[in-house]
Amino acid sequence: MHYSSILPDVIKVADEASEKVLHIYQSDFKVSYKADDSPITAADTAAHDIITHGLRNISRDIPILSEEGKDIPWEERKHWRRFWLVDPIDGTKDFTQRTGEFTVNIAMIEDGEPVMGVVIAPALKEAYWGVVGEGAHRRDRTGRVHSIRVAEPKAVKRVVASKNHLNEDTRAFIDALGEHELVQAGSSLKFCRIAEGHADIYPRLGPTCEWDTGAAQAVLVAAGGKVETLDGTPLKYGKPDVLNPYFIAAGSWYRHRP
Ligand SMILES: Nc1ncnc2c1ncn2[C@@H]1O[C@H](COP(=O)(O)O)[C@@H](OP(=O)(O)O)[C@H]1O
Ligand SMILES: [Mg+2]
Repeated sequence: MHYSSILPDVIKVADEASEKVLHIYQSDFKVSYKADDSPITAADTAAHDIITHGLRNISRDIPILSEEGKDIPWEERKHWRRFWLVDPIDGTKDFTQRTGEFTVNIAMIEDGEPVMGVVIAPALKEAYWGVVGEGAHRRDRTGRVHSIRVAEPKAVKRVVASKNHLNEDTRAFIDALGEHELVQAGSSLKFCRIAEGHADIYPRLGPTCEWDTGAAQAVLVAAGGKVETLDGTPLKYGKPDVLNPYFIAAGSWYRHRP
């Protein structure tokens, strides 16, 4: 499949969802809590509906796995060679805390790897997209689009980490890097900061699900970076359990030393 040819349509779907999300963000929205205690708002479900409708128009027969969709058993998912992976809003906590650092995420997964991804931060008016093997782009708040690439390795590493999930393991990993600077970013924007060369490494020694990482991993890999688990292999998708193992996202300079 030539992903570059459908990318503009996928960006259009993500833009439509972002517009709706921003509208709700600027209103007096209510916050509810899911069974796992994570927050959810009308924006999550509205974005899910827009995205699933839009993606079905692009490709009627490619299945969709979305954080806000119904649970699809492994018995069914194991037959998927290709699927859309969607997080209608990543960083719902950032949304409810009104930090602006939340994103709309759409990825295409093929044979366990993210091959195309679109990440939009509606409140920041920033967008990122990438097709693996064909490069990555950023659209700034003025609408200008330019190509992005990871930075050359630096002596003092710029570490990007989650302010909501900066646990002990992550702190120990960061300390072991030696002299470093901390760059704060919420949601999947952490990968995008590396992809555009504004940060060098994102250690995630804590839980995430496949939909939190797929789109931004595609952007980062398309920009020359990598996302590896602690055994040094690329983070894979379409796993029986949608929970990801711990991972490190970085530029290509990174080599994991267990
Ligand atoms: N215990 C847990 N299990 C699974 N995923 C978790 C988790 N704790 C946090 N996450 C994921 O981490 C994401 C937020 O990460 P960050 O703090 O880096 O912004 C959340 O995304 P959502 O906001 O889409 O629910 C959530 O999916
Ligand atoms: Mg998420």
